[in-house]
Amino acid sequence: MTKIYDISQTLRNGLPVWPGDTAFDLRRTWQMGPGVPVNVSALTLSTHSGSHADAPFHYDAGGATMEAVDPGLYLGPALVVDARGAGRLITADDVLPQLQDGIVRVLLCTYQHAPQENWDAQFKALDASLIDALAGCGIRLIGTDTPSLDPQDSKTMDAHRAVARHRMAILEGLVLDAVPFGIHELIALPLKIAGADSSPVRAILRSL
Ligand SMILES: N[C@@H](CC(=O)c1ccccc1NC=O)C(=O)O
Ligand SMILES: [Zn+2]
Ligand SMILES: [Zn+2]
Repeated sequence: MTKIYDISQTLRNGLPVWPGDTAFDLRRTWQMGPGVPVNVSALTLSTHSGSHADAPFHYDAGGATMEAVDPGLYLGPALVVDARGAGRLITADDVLPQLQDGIVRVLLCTYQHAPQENWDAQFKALDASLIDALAGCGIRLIGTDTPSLDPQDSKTMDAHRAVARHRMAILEGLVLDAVPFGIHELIALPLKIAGADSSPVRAILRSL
């Protein structure tokens, strides 16, 4: 039996967002009732809400925006790695021993329980040399259960810049609590939004 793991945060009013960023707001614009046959809503949200894919344009002024990113990057076998024992900067030593041959997508689990009710400013980030090492091993997509690859106070975005150099793809804000470590099929397509620096995704892992 194939097992499906929903690794997405629930988008909802009150969702914790990056400090200072736009709050998530779903507002009913038509309410079903006499003479109104349907419910319809309007959404206001940051492109980096919940589980999302960063487009290169987020961290590279000349980078591609979301509609131009190859959707195939977000579909296919992915290795879920245990990074819970790492320090504030996850290094190659934490991850490389767990890599497996032929894998091009790696998802880092840094939390026992990813916080979904509150914002954790102390989340684990990735050392840029880890990105270089993963690229050297053929990795094309890096996912994490934290809000960013770089620390919240970073102004240099070293990990994102390393990703840009290697033309890799990024998923952030995943929920990997319930997923066994190992290889599963990833399905996490970003919306085809012209000009967007990022998009929310419905991220799923399916047992292989
Ligand atoms: N780099 C973060 C997001 C980020 O930096 C951010 C997201 C929303 C509003 C402001 C942000 N950064 C401001 O310096 C990310 O990778 O999603
Ligand atoms: Zn992001
Ligand atoms: Zn990012």
